[in-house]
Amino acid sequence: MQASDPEARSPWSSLDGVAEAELHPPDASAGGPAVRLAAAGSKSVTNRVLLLAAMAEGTSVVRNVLRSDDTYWCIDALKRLGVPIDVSADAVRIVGTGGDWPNRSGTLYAGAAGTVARFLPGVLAASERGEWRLEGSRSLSDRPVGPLVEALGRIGADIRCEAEPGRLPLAVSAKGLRGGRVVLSGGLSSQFISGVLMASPYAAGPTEIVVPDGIVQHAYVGITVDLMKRFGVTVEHDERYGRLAVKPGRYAAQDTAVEADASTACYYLAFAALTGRSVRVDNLPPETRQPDAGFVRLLERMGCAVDETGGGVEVRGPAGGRLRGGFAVSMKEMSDQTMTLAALAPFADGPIAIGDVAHIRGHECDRIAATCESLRRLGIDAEERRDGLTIRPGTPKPSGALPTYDDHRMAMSLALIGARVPGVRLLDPGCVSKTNPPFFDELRRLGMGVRLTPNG
Ligand SMILES: O=C(O)C1=C[C@@H](OP(=O)(O)O)[C@@H](O)[C@H](O)C1
Ligand SMILES: C=C(OP(=O)(O)O)C(=O)O
Repeated sequence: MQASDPEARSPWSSLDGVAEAELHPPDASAGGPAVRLAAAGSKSVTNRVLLLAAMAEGTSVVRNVLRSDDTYWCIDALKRLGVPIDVSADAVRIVGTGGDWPNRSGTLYAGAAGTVARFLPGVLAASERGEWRLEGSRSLSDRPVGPLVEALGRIGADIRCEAEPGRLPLAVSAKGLRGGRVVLSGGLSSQFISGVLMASPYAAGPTEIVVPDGIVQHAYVGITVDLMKRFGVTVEHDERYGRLAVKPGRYAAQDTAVEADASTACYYLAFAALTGRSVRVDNLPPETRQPDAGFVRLLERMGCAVDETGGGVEVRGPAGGRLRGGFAVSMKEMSDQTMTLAALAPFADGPIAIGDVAHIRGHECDRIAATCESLRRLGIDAEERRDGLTIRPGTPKPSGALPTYDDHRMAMSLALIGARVPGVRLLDPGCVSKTNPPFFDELRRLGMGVRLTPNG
């Protein structure tokens, strides 16, 4: 089981020194107007924009930047590279250095952020000179980077896995990229493709990426392509990103705002589903490309009413939180919500079989195994398969504090069970800070009881 890694908690984390959270359902009766919330900025958009702005020519101003561990470590890495960055209450101002980093050597730290580990190596290798070491947290050092390192090598990068093949830490010896054709599997992580893409305009010649096998969560590649375009670089591609082509170019500084994080919004909308209440996330643009926005379709299928008018998303759960089950679903395209669905599933009226998510065994923890283990600890029947799990209806019975596997989404999903069952206890609740430090405050705003126990 993944032990937590205190070093990866940043100054933007919350719940420092909190050992345990105990959760209780809201006591006021359901009904009444929707509770309205705003989700913080998207992790995926924040870290892409920060890196593109740092590589750009000119000064970018970025508003609604997410303040969480993952984005803190991205900013920290850029500062260690000597990029002038000013973080103020309402914006982050970045003076782009055109892909040449003022500090030509040093150690960079990615925390537990997959986005930093998979996007930074290409960005570093694309510069003309420099020697850096890229390290990550304990959990990040267990996650794969091999296909990315190999693909970047094909277009001229000199990157070495220092300890174990295919794992952090990496040693990057920058001497520019030449471009060329690379064949890269999309079966393990979409982030490898995004990582090659973001660096490729800075190669000497055109770069072509061929993905022969389909991409898990292909929408994240779409987010990368869109943001590169916003920063002035066009990517040619087919509809499912089986082939992508980038010509040499330069990013141009932008004044831009980060959209709300759809993955974060899902926890609050799932709370509505479980409690028969109504929750409105005011700032989630219905036209977003973030795949987790599609989770509301699943909530609809389970009996929720969904309203996407007025620039936000509102979900009302069915009376008494009686959700519909009895279906099988592929979560390949929005696999970060696998655990959220698993938290709803015991309260459905039939089994729910989740498939096509073998790749989430390589996320912050082995999320298939961890979810089955956690549900079973609560007395719920969860059957584990290689690429998914099946959950049967039941009443969760908390009988001890649950591990959270140093995984923000395990913690946030398990906490939701506390919206229906009193006394769900979570160890190391602070792991939510990877993407969502105010999570437990928001649960309180939704009416849940949250009791925090300090260490010792
Ligand atoms: O590119 C991104 O911002 C992300 C891609 C996805 O990862 P994988 O493609 O590795 O599954 C997703 O799970 C992660 O939370 C964010
Ligand atoms: C898989 C996730 O994160 P990362 O960006 O570290 O890959 C996640 O947020 O669920």
